[in-house]
Amino acid sequence: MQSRIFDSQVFNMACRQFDAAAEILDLPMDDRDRTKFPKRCIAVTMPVRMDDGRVEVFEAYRVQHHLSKGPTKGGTRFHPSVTVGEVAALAMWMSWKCALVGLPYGGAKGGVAVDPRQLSLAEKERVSRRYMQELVPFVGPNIDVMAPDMGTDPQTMAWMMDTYSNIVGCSTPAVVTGKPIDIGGSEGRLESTGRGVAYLIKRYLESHGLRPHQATVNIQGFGNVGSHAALGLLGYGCRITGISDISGAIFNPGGIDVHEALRHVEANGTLEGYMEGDRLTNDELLLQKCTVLVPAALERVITVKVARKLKCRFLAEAANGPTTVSADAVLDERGDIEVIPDVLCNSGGVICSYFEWVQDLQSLFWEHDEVLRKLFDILDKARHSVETQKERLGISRRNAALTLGIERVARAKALRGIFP
Ligand SMILES: NC(=O)C1=CN([C@@H]2O[C@H](COP(=O)(O)OP(=O)(O)OC[C@H]3O[C@@H](n4cnc5c(N)ncnc54)[C@H](O)[C@@H]3O)[C@@H](O)[C@H]2O)C=CC1
Ligand SMILES: O=C(O)CCC(=O)C(=O)O
Repeated sequence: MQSRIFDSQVFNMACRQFDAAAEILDLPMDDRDRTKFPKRCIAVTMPVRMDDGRVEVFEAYRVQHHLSKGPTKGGTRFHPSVTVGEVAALAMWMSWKCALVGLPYGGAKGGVAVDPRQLSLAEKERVSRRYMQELVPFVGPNIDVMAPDMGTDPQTMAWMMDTYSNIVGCSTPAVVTGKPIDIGGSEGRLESTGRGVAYLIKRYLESHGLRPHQATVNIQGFGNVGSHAALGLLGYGCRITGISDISGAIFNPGGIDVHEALRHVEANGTLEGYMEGDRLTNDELLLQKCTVLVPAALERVITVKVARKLKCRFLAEAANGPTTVSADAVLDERGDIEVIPDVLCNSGGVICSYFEWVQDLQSLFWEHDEVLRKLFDILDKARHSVETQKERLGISRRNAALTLGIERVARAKALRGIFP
């Protein structure tokens, strides 16, 4: 089957990854399209009253990739480049990620084509509430559970949860995760994606005979994931030599003062004007020598051209889909860079979201230490299964992670059969 709905570079990339994994698995032809293509796609246009009185209409989507292992789960992105194809690719990756780490979910993703930096707080609240209002018939604690992604945060989740709860008539915290702790959020969720990225990097450094304090790290994207990865790695003793955001990059081979940089971003919104080290472009930062390079912003930033020139020992994919399929082939051919693939590397966020959902459903809440201990346990198990699969089949780490996730989804579908 050829999709006419989702056709786009990023969706085609997710499909090519799937096709390669399906070949390795020798997945029966009858199971392939059924496992690959998203089950449902909701596209809406949302009128929103702006502060100046105008009504602006935004396009928004929610794609629910598969329904065979439980409710669907995944973040909601506010970004000007959001398209239905991008959202569908992100939903596919959520499916493989959840299956890889053993969560009882199908994948989903949502997005609004809007630049959140151009919205006032009140406008952002109206966009968030309107988005949830449009999606109420299609989501719920046992149907589809949203979470934050680029451009959204705990406050956005609070507005969405409140909107859903008001419409259905009872407080329903389990309809979204990544909420503030005061209204049913989980300890540890805010930092969980970045902490998980940092933890896996530490484990991979150690398994390659390196100690964290010997490692230098450059991070593209200094939002939720990038900044918490930086703090986690700093805590392990790594030296953060480069950080960047939409305004450009800061590079300091002596080590960046991450806390000071964070204070600057909290006060000013971006790294612009932060006076430390050298200013580089985002592209230049990717090519600086370091032990670990962490893309933590957009998809498809590691292109063939970049892959050929990378000077890192590890590529830790905190972002979803940062490496194109052709760039991946270059990295395979080079063989000198250890890739920690996105579906494993950034899985800490959805693992902690699962903990939040479980706690909300039971109204029984866990301590911070317990959350992190459980998170690291799951990451260790997933890492171990990926390494075993990689060795057993003699394939790349990405294909190892994808085949594990895809096989579990395909098996669930085969077991459930076709209704009617
Ligand atoms: N928030 C979460 O729990 C999870 C997020 N992710 C992925 O991590 C990545 C980052 O997400 P968040 O940190 O949540 O988003 P965020 O909105 O908190 O931060 C995004 C960062 O990327 C920067 N950025 C945006 N456009 C850029 C560009 N063109 N060049 C360089 N930097 C740019 C922004 O300035 C900001 O620093 C995304 O790929 C997301 O899908 C993955 C798993 C979970
Ligand atoms: O926490 C979640 O439910 C989803 C996080 C997410 O969007 C992702 O892993 O890409």
